[in-house]
Amino acid sequence: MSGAIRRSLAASGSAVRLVLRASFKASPGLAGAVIVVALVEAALPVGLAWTVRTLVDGLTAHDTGRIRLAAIAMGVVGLCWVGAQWVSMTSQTVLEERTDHWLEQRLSGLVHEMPDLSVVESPDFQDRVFTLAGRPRHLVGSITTIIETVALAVRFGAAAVLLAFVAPVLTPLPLLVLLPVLASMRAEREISSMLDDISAPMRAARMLFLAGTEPGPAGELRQYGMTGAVADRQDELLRTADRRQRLARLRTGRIMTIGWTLFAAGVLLLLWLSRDDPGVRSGGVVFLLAVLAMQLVAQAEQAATTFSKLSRLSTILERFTWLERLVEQSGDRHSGSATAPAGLRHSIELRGVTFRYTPDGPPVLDDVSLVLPAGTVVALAGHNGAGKSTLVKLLMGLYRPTAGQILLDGVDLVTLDHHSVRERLAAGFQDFCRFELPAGDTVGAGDLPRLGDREAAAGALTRAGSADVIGRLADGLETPLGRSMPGGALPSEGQWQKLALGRAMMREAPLLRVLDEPTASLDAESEAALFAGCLEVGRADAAVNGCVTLLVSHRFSTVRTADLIVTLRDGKVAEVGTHEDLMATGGWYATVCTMQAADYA
Ligand SMILES: Nc1ncnc2c1ncn2[C@@H]1O[C@H](COP(=O)(O)OP(=O)(O)OP(=O)(O)O)[C@@H](O)[C@H]1O
Repeated sequence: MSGAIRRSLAASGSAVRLVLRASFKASPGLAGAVIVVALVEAALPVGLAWTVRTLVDGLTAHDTGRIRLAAIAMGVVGLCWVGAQWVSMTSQTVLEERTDHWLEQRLSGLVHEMPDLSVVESPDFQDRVFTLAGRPRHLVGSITTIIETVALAVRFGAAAVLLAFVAPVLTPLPLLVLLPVLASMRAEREISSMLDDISAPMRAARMLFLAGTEPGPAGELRQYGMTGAVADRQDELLRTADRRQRLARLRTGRIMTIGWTLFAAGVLLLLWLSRDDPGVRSGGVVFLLAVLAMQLVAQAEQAATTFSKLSRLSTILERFTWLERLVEQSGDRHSGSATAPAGLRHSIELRGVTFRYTPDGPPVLDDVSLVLPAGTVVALAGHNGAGKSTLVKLLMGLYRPTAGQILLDGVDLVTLDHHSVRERLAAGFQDFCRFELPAGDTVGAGDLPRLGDREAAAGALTRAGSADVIGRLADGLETPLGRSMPGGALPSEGQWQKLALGRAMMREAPLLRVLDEPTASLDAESEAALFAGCLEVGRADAAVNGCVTLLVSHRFSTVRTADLIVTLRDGKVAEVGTHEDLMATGGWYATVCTMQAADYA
């Protein structure tokens, strides 16, 4: 057996295990019942062949006893057949639906459980999840496929035993079915490698389609007259995918033709070899062979289809297993068992932290050592691409350092349970999320146990200097937001940002509150209110538990009010000190600060 076929069979084996696990998790009773009924159903064709033989032999020998026995057996087989079909049809459909649901939920659960954001952001991960998304639908019928496979094996085994008794020379006949089956498995491997091949162009085409339909990019594409070019590129990508698909289908067609030709040749050869076998002379045996031969051809076709479905299933499930393993490994790497402390006494420290997005990529942060003292407001500045947002995400535990450590009061972040750490952090991200929910929930999501607490949401917006946003919504905090909500209001960019800032203020006295470029979409008045609010909250929280407030900003009128200013340059710490310290050294900070002050003057 070739290595490829062996791998195919091994993959099918793990697919069977995973589907059985999914089916039994989804509905143990139904899964058990479906399997038992399917096995009974599988044995029935052989029972039928035997009753036909008994009937014909009874008729030839004028043996009333045998004819009566055959008639009763035929009635029993028929009844069992109808009963088994009815039970399997109704219960299989319900089981398939439940299994499908279980797998869909598992898939989204796995993607959301992945703690390492740098993995989720990687194109390889996105390509693989893209080929998986929506595929659980393809798994509908997966349990049926497996049952059919087992049933076929039972049928072929029983047919071989029967033939061994009545016409030994024909015993290998059922084995010939392996030829189209192996061909179909080979063909399926072609299809699955083609699916891998087309996932990148298909994902790119999908992104171009979305770019043309989503409000922001759609406007820009029209403005620059790029819609034609985008449509052409999308067309080119789809054609590439289509070409690869057609070539793969041609190859699979060729493989299947070879499999079926060999099968037909094998059947003819065996029949020719059995022409003088005394075992095939009785009328009953000729009928039995005719029934078996008809069943064999039908079942060979079914077996080829079933095994090709099984191979397809194994490709999809192999990705599930890959994702499960990745999440498990990433979870292990990310999470210790100790609970995060409620407060900080000394500092949050980065010690020799280096970070690369990909193992062979350049370091985005290079040997960064930095102490953020407990109870301070720290400002982080630097030119575009210096690594500020990356550093923020490392501090939030969303990425893991490639080298070095992040310490909370001297305790390495990796030794702490990441769920407990996240519960003690608050953040307003640069690429904030527009949660399309009632406005109160959009803010309340910043502290899930208080999601529906409107008083807390209103307080958080006030602390963020953003209370005015609610006055502009028809139903205040109850106003549904976004296109996906019926009658949803459409907040402006700045209003969305204010809601996100309110979210960042929901948790009281976290260990670290990060505000990454929180004013990009705000007007000057709102910006001033926000910073005043942030400083007040930062200092109040600092007094409670030593919370560190980290503010990333390009606006130095605000940065200057921080207790400590850090500037980054090309992934390294360039300057650290108070506004006065940095102005005195006359470095990059002093230059930009003076320039901005002159612009405002
Ligand atoms: N998910 C990612 N995968 C690969 N590279 C990334 C990713 N995110 C950021 N980078 C790269 O890391 C570098 C630092 O990016 P980062 O967003 O941290 O900079 P920044 O200082 O926050 O910039 P800005 O002021 O423009 O927001 C950039 O060169 C960027 O291209």
